[in-house]
Amino acid sequence: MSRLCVICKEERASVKRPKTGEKLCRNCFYHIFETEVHCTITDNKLFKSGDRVAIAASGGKDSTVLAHVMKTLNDRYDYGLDLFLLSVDEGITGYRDDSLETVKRNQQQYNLPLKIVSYSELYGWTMDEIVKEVGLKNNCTFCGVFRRQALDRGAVMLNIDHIVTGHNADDIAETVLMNILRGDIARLERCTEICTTGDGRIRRSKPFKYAYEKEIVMYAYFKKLDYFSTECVYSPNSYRGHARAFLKDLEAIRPSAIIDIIYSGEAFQIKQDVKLPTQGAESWIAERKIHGEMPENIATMLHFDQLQIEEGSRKNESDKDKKREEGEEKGEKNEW
Ligand SMILES: Nc1ncnc2c1ncn2[C@@H]1O[C@H](COP(=O)(O)OP(=O)(O)OP(=O)(O)O)[C@@H](O)[C@H]1O
Repeated sequence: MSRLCVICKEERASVKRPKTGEKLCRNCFYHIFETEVHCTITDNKLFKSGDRVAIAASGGKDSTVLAHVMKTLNDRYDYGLDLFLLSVDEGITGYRDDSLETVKRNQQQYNLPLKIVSYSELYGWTMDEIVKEVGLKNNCTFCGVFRRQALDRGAVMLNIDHIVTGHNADDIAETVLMNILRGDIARLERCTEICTTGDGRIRRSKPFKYAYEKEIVMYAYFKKLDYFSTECVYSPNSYRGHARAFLKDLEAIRPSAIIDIIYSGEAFQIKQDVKLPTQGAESWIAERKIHGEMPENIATMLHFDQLQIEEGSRKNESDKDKKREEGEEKGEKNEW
């Protein structure tokens, strides 16, 4: 006789939960997955009713599931959020052009407004052109800095309060491991934070901080979500690849290793007398210029961009302060 789901004890169990090994029916798996994300959101008070929230949508599995789950929870628990899809077109032929087609279909499927910002429109460059100019060395890091700023720029255009990304528990545990292996104390301290306020003061958070990648894939697969699953055509970050392989080995032996590494990362405290390297995009740009890895015009653009984001965001902040005061007068203070 087949085994029953350990939660409802009625349906036949058809899923073994990667995080806990529990045998569940599909509906209970969906429900527990969504409820854990809901608890992450409410325990950390990520949102307030009325927030304009942009889901950073790449068309990949994580952000597609994130869009689906954010919409589901917003409706189910009446968070009162205005949801948007925000995508960055890095200009990578054969990769991003295809994944953006998926995001456009998601826009229809989830009925959410979509904004696409592109490197070519914001910077006058595409990643294809940058790789031609500076090669494949460090191109992922370049792209990451550009993308972060592009998301901030798009968020300013939409008057967004909060950006959510699809970073999951595996991504965070990997980052903790990488920072330990590199002795990168400054990043180690920050990398487990669920919510940060970027240079432009727009909040940025990771509702999937405790969601396992395997469960995200399972959720997408069983729900038949429409997502794009090809790797970037430019070389992946190989050091992260080693940390990922190590983490997968640990997970195979003991699935709780992923959450345990995150907990360890959260518990680190940096001693007062530890010297931290200078942080932020500007020092990163300055370093690259010294080493001749970044053409002067790209560095200048990034710097200008930073200033514009701060300026745009300051304007948004003062508009929002006004709205917040009005809202508070009306008693609208729900926090999620
Ligand atoms: N081009 C993009 N436009 C908008 N958001 C992006 C883009 N690329 C990445 N992101 C955001 O950053 C998160 C982490 O990106 P990463 O490149 O590590 O991809 P990933 O782990 O494969 O995620 P996904 O499966 O969503 O692509 C994504 O989940 C998404 O929220």
